[in-house]
Amino acid sequence: MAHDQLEQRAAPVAVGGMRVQDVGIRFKRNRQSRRNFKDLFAGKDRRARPGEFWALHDVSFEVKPGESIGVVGRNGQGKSTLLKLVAQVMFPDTGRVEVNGGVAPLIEITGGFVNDLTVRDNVYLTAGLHGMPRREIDETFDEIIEFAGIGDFIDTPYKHLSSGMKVRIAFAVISRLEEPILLVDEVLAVGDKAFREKCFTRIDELLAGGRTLFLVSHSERDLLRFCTRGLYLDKGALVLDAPIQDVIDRYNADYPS
Ligand SMILES: Nc1ncnc2c1ncn2[C@@H]1O[C@H](COP(=O)(O)OP(=O)(O)OP(=O)(O)O)[C@@H](O)[C@H]1O
Repeated sequence: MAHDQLEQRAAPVAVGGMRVQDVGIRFKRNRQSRRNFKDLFAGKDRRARPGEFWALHDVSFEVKPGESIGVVGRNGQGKSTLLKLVAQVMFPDTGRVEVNGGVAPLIEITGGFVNDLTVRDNVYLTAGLHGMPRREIDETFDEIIEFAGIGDFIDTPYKHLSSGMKVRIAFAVISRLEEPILLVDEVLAVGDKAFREKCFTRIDELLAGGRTLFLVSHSERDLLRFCTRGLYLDKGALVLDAPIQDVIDRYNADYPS
């Protein structure tokens, strides 16, 4: 059957769900190697040009609303890139990513925060961009700051916060958003033990409320605590999509510590 016909037959993606189909993304190894004039007319082909490599290739999976998915793999295998595609801050070179519903992304330490703005302005900006009305931000502002435990730094430029404080305020805001999908990269590893526990309780609450979760982690304990399903990426390929315990077992068998 033709690809177009298959696409027409695919069921619509439910709110909080997604469909990732034959996705590939290609990066340059070396920023110096610019695309040449001929490349501009070459269109999207499936070959990596010299100096380029596929950070993800032929990745396909579907997610139902409310699933909690752990993304597993060694350093540099495409986990963060996959989350960026789901967050739609990056677009694939091949295939397509369909996400139904907003995404609250706690990916990379800045979490989309603007360095030169104060903590207060960042809270208003991020929450506002995700559709939270100003009145609601006013009402939740103190609670967000209290959760982050950074009351003395409200008017400090974000860039002057410590790494741990940046994660605290980013998590406090992102986890208050009403988006159906939550993405959590390894950033939480930066937080201290007490704060991590607070975050984990919040994630439990969000999951109980039916959120869809993607969690990138190297901690078996955290993966088993939150996730039912695992995606194992190796060399940019989705090697296994299975229950989380099976994915962890396979990863440990491939790369014993
Ligand atoms: N914007 C970019 N430009 C060029 N290469 C990139 C870019 N982003 C990521 N890469 C490369 O793509 C590959 C996959 O990176 P990614 O950050 O997705 O890996 P990861 O599995 O999340 O790794 P880690 O566990 O170390 O966080 C790596 O080789 C990385 O260097």
